[in-house]
Amino acid sequence: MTRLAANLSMLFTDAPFLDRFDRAGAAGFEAVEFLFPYDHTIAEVKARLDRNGLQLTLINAFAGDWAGGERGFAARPSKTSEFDASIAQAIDYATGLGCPRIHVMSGITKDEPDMAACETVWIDNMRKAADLAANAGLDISIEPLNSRDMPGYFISKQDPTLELIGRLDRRNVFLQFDVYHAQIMDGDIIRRIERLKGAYGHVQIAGVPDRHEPDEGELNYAAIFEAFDRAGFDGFLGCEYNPRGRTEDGLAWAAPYLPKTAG
Ligand SMILES: O=C(O)[C@@H](O)C(=O)CO
Ligand SMILES: [Mg+2]
Repeated sequence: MTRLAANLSMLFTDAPFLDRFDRAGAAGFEAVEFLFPYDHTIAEVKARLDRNGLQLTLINAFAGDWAGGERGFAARPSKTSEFDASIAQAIDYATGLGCPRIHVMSGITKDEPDMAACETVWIDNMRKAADLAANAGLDISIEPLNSRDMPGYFISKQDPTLELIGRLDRRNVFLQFDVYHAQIMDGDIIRRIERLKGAYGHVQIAGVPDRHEPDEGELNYAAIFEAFDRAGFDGFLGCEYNPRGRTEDGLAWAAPYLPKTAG
């Protein structure tokens, strides 16, 4: 069954962050995800989840100076103390907010002098994060990002990312299958959904190539939703797109999948 989560870092962004929870609840969502809740206390965020009856499916660990171009620390040898602090903080938030998984970003490595050192530190850092998360009953999510939007990011394709995840040898680490990034870098989406069954723990969606609502662009999302169903994926699909206009005005495609609005 297709279930949707609103990504509050991209949807309802005409409202302040905390008010986006109310907008998502009113629009019929039963779940949300977002990148960085850290400007707000756990209690503030929890109150908004609770008053709207929303589940939280995903947060990101702090990824550094976003406006300055930072995109995480895991593969950056000079940033291990920032990495450790970001994981401790993310585990506190995920635990306090009832969120089952944390997306840990790898970082921009194009200017790093030694790629072998990046890979080694990525493995060490991710194992450490996975073990801390496992002690808290949480999963770690790892997402390849397309190199058009995110040039120089450490991981951009699905299969090499899965190979790295395999080397971690940790049972609580999963691929974050963002269909938008995967279509740009890898393609063959339906077969990939079938083949990677069990390897992805979280899914995100958007139209391709413009990252607007899934009702436009080169992908047939009705068929993709069926493929995730057939593959037995029972998690939420994170709606991580830039709305063409006001978020609510572009939600007609989602209405059949939103239990609070579906007839
Ligand atoms: O796809 C994305 O952009 C996000 O899921 C993310 O976490 C980092 O940008
Ligand atoms: Mg994504």
